[in-house]
Amino acid sequence: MTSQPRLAILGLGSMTGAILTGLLAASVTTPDRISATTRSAASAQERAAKHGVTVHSSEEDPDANLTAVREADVVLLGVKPKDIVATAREIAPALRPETVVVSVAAGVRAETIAAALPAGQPLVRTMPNTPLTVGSGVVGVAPAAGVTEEQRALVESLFSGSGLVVPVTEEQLSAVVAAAGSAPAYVFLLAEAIAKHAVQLGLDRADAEAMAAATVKGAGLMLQRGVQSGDQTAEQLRKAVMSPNGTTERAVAVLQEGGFERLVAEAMDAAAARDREMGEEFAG
Ligand SMILES: NC(=O)C1=CN([C@@H]2O[C@H](COP(=O)(O)OP(=O)(O)OC[C@H]3O[C@@H](n4cnc5c(N)ncnc54)[C@H](O)[C@@H]3O)[C@@H](O)[C@H]2O)C=CC1
Ligand SMILES: O=C(O)[C@@H]1CCC=N1
Repeated sequence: MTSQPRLAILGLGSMTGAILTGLLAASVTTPDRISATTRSAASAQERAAKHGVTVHSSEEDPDANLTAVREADVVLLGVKPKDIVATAREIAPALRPETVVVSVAAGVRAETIAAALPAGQPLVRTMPNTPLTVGSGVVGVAPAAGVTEEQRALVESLFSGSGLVVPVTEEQLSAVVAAAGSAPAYVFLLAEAIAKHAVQLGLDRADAEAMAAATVKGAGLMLQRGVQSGDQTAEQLRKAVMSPNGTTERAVAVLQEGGFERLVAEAMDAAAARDREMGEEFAG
């Protein structure tokens, strides 16, 4: 494709809002080439003001989703997993054969979505995460059968200016949910816990929250730099903080003896298992 893509975003919410912010910041396309929808009129108004794009509500205009997809090169399905099939079925009559449908939904399998679309409609499953909004996201991209190289590249180009794009198989998407899609929440939980306890240890709440945020950001930047350059792994960076018989050694020992690694693994297993479970739950 030579010009910037025309994009329909059905269900402009937390995840697709993050994608949209990231792709507009990266100048992948322009606001006038985007048509988006939400369920309620209030959320349509709020999202239009936030992103500077046209947003229609499916409650106010029952044809909003159909209208949004007619001219689109790419349709992002951003509704909840339980609503994906109904939305795919709803838009099917208005899709052009070359329009690429992209799902960001956890769990719902390509074959389930494809069954609701016209036969042969190009379909790509993805698993993004919300840090795309600040240009530091991750997205796993798994094209379904029949997607051309050009269509795959078009979908990847929506994300490549705002994060790490990892081509994966559909089977690997459950691991991507565990390691990336859900993972910002683990980091936010850690920041919450650090800030809460810093208050118990005597800091002001505002200072504690700012300190937790700055530490997560700083550690993240160091880790990314280390991994990208191949110079330092997470383990090496951690060990560089741990002076022998110092404070960090004591803290990390508490985390390790308390089963930190096992807990993270169990949390990731739970996320991946729920992803697979949703695949069954929403299968036709
Ligand atoms: N929130 C996250 O961090 C991530 C979410 N996802 C996936 O993204 C999808 C959306 O999740 P969130 O953004 O968290 O939910 P959300 O609730 O923020 O967004 C869903 C949007 O869909 C709209 N919607 C519902 N029914 C509609 C209809 N019939 N027509 C038009 N719009 C409709 C709602 O108004 C809302 O704006 C899910 O499938 C989820 O699995 C994937 C990766 C990460
Ligand atoms: O919690 C969820 O189901 C979605 C998918 C990954 C992040 N949020």
